[in-house]
Amino acid sequence: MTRESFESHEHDHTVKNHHEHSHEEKHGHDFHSHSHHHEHGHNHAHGQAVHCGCAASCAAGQAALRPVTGNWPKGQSVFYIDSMDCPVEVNDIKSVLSRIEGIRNLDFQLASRTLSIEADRETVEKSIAAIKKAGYVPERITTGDTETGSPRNEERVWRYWLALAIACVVEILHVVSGDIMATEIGGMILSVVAIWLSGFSTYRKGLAALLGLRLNINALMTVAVTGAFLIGQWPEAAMVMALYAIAELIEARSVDRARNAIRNLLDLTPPTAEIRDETGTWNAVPVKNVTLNATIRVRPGERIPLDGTVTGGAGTVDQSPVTGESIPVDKKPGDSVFAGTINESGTLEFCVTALSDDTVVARIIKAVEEAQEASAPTQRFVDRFAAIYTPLIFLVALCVAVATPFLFGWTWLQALYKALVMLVIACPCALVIATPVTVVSGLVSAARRGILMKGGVYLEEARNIRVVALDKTGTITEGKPRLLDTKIISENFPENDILDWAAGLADSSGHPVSRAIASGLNRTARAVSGFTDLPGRGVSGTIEGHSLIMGNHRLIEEKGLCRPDVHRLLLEYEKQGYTVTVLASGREVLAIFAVADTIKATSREALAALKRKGIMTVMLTGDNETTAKTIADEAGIENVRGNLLPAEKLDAVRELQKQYGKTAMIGDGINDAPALAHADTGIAMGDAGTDIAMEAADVVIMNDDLRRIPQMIDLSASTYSILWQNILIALGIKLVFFALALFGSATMWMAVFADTGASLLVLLNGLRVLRK
Ligand SMILES: Nc1ncnc2c1ncn2[C@@H]1O[C@H](COP(=O)(O)OP(=O)(O)OP(=O)(O)O)[C@@H](O)[C@H]1O
Ligand SMILES: [Zn+2]
Repeated sequence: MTRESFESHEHDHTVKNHHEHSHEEKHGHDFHSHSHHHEHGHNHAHGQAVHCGCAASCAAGQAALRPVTGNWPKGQSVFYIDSMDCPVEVNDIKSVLSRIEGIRNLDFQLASRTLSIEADRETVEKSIAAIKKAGYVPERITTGDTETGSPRNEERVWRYWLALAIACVVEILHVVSGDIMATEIGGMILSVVAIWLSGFSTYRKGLAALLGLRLNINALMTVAVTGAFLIGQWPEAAMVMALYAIAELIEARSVDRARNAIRNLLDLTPPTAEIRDETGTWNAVPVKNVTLNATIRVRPGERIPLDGTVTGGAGTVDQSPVTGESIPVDKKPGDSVFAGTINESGTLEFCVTALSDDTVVARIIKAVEEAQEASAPTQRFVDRFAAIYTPLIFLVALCVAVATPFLFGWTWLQALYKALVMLVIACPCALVIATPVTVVSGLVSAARRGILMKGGVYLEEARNIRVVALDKTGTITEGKPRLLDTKIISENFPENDILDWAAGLADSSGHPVSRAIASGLNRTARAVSGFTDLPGRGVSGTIEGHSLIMGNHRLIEEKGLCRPDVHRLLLEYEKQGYTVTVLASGREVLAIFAVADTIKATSREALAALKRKGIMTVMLTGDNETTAKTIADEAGIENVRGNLLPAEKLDAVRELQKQYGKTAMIGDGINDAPALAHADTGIAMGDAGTDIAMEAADVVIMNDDLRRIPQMIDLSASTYSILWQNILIALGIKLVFFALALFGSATMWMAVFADTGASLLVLLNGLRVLRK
């Protein structure tokens, strides 16, 4: 099958996935709107035609974080395919099925080794036959029963160890008894048993691959083991097969660790919740049965089972499992609590606002799972490399087998043996598995700290960020402005009226500045007619026949209402870092309201850390220049661009990209969304942020702490260096053994050790990122 057809398939798959998830978009924060609009967001490479062999490992690496229990829609036949454990095999099956007409939809879930086919019965039967012909054994399963992997794994374990034991016996027999006919034949038979026990599925898949003229690790191992056996090296053939199988198993486990690391987050939530029934008594109920708006009680030391809003009691909650912040947070009625966090002191009662599949933790997990689908650039490079590497070595091995007897006068047996050793070395395993595992570990490690990335690509690219552009309100500051000063300017109306009108207009708007004024004035608002939002400026409306505007300095300048005395007054406020809002009638300025926001305690530290990394920081804000400058100085930002309309924020990001290179944009508001979408890395605040901003962003920072940005860049750098360490380790080991095989005395099982050893080494190295 061609790449194109494969990729288009993949795309279908993603689009469909999206559809399945679309119901979530209605709920509050949507973390996993895949950024399809992004240039590099569309690589769903878990099916690229890599000839990788790493059984469960690469499969799990790339699809590791897919939900284990699939939510298959009705009308689908779901199959468990035990030996479908690698993207290459998915590709295989896809190409086989692409020749069958009438299949409406295909969906693969590698982690659970399941395939679902949407088609009529006859077509499904035909598909099963085709899959069987390709060397796989599909077993029909009922929906919801997709988690069948583990008991089979147990069975595999003892089979492989038995095979290894037999192989050892054969080896000993061979050494001890030498050329005695009876033990030779006995050894041969035992070898066959060992190979059958450990290599059955490798053989089945390998033969199918060879018949289809495909080269994968199964094919390589099949040829190598069979070849070794035929040239009389059966003890070695048995040993190699058993070692290979066991190494695969260990690899699969290592990969599972990365997968489970994210699943463990979900285990944080207790299985039952204590809810209050109509009579007021508390009962423990399975979390799954809890309904929205139920009241739950959590005692000190207990974990919070669901998301909710505190209705009674008070306490401190350790939110580190969800947001990564290490300092416990005080909770009082009205505050929100998250599933998976720990109530440290005081009994809390809260009203459930999200069910178990929809809590913030559940959505973090889904986000990481989805991030898996977009593979990182290094992954793509490795995949392409592996696709050349394997056939190349295969060719070299072939040349060695055929040409060296003539060139160097080796015996045929010698040449053949060396060629077979090379086949084992041709396995790109270590190379192919290391990358996804490292990236997953990085994503999980980030998620644990409250940094949600929508794809491995953002993790890899963060280290290249040269400029960080930040929005002011809600990003650098708390985003909770308060009305600090009110000045009546006009004497043509009673003060009471002016304040009521201001309250009326402010009350009708959702903008933080307006809200601060409304709550600061605290008056019964008068009815507004013809209310209009003036984006980037303010609002307008009519109250009691007076047509009024309320907004920033720019607005009254534009309307020609600014007077020298007002202008001076405004400047004074602006210099102090206040955001000033002016209420005006069609003819004159009526009053001035000064609102101020506090800088987040963590912002200065974060900005200083960015500066130390040599990263330029720029504030992009809709607020006026003078106010912005004052706040920027206080926070430690070098460059400021104020008075920006939303479209101008986007232009500013474009300019920065052109001038300085990779640019990250951090924001929370609707007006930041275009810039977030266009930045190389768009970062949204997850707590105060609007849904639109989170949707446009590539990364969501859960607790709005800017220190996560330098941390993310560090994590990116260390992930990247581990990625390349792994590539060099894997290639280095291969190179050494290749040379040894050709000119020295590397035996086949040394080659297997080298290969699987390299795989394990890079896996463990990749898992190190988890601990970062
Ligand atoms: N509804 C409104 N009520 C009062 N003032 C408003 C309103 N909308 C906009 N403004 C004024 O226009 C300015 C720019 O608004 P905009 O929403 O573009 O940016 P912002 O949210 O204040 O700042 P930032 O870009 O840092 O988030 C605000 O600082 C405020 O003074
Ligand atoms: Zn002015």
